[in-house]
Amino acid sequence: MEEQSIMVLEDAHEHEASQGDVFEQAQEDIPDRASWFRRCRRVVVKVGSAVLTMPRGLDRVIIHRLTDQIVELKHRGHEVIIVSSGAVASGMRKVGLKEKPRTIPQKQATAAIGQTFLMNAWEEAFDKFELLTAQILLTNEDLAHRHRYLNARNTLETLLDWNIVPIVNENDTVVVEEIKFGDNDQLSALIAGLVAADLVVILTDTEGLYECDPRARPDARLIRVVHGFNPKLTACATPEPGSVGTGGMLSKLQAAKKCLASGIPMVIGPGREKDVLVRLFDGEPLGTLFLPKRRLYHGKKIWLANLPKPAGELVLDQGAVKALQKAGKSLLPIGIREVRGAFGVGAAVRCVDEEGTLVGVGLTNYRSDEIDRIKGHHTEEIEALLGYKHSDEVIHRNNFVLNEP
Ligand SMILES: Nc1ncnc2c1ncn2[C@@H]1O[C@H](COP(=O)(O)OP(=O)(O)O)[C@@H](O)[C@H]1O
Ligand SMILES: N[C@@H](CCC(=O)OP(=O)(O)O)C(=O)O
Repeated sequence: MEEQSIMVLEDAHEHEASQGDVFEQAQEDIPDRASWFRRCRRVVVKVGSAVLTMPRGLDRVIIHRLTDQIVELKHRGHEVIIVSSGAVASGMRKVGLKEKPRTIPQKQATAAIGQTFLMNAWEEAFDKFELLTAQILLTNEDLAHRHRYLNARNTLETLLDWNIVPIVNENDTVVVEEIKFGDNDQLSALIAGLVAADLVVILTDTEGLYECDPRARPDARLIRVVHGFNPKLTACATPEPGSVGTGGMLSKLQAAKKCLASGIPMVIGPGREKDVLVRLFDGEPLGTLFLPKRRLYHGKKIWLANLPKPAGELVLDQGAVKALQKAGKSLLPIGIREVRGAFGVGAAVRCVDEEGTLVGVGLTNYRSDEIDRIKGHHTEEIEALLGYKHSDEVIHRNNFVLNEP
């Protein structure tokens, strides 16, 4: 496949996967890759089923090879959290299923069988270096609850402190559509936000992101560097995975969007390439590097930015939208037109404009029925209307994140 050295997707295609359109403008690569990667101290490495499985089941050789490299990175001072897929794929082979299970109970049972083999393989590989591993199984719902989110963070931080390698997977046993991450690409982005990682590396079975699906266009060119997320990028990728994966390249791009919105860089790289991780950290331009335009959020704001299901919605007038978007102000009752849903104090709500476009997400200082009473009023009127006043702001700017389109 032809390879294009350094590219940016400023103006991607209007029509789907039209080759060439995505290569609008060449951009400079980061000047000193080796020292740039050296500065990425905390790294989330996600390994897809496409990398970890072979026709006869789990590929223990690749797990050993990746472990050797992760240990090398640890010796160089990096902290590594692994997000490992492969439970369903390895369970499938164990029970003799030829195709991915279709029903949710079958998928859950298959994952439960495969997960023990998967962990056993990682454990055995790290044991060579007398390093312990720890299994972390999560659902989207776990990270949506602030307390559970903080518990997950405390566990991960403690494991890293103890020099134990956390190995994360989606908790397939209890996962149903509503509480699903979608796939482990999304989970990696959320884990990266959770632990304030410096980099996410997604290892898969292609070189990186091509300008269009290389299965359909074998002459597609590899994109080396992407500066900031451009929604048009998604037309490069299809959601169809390989025979064992989930979500395909599209889910990796959605993960890139999440990472970049939190200010975290991401690489999509070839998991089966010899010494891929070590070579990447040595500065070789492998895969596709996504660079954020700026460092955006920390702590609570990262959690808010990635929240899957806010509790309600506030419709804002134009003045309030402008105050939030342009001036970075807090949300006052005067700018609220409508309250949707029933929620309590401290709930996370979506703020939309009158056309329904998402402006951002924030934590409210008042209950929904209280906001309904004070909406459209001046802050001086709050006390008379409610009989008490918590604060002037319905949402304080410290508890609000703007939507990055
Ligand atoms: N633009 C693209 N560039 C690279 N790969 C693509 C693109 N569009 C679709 N793909 C496909 O995405 C697949 C990887 O996704 P998936 O099977 O979900 O892997 P994993 O198990 O690693 O998550 C590749 O095998 C590739 O054929
Ligand atoms: N939790 C599933 C992985 C789902 C998933 O996202 O797979 P992949 O697209 O291969 O990363 C498993 O362990 O099989």
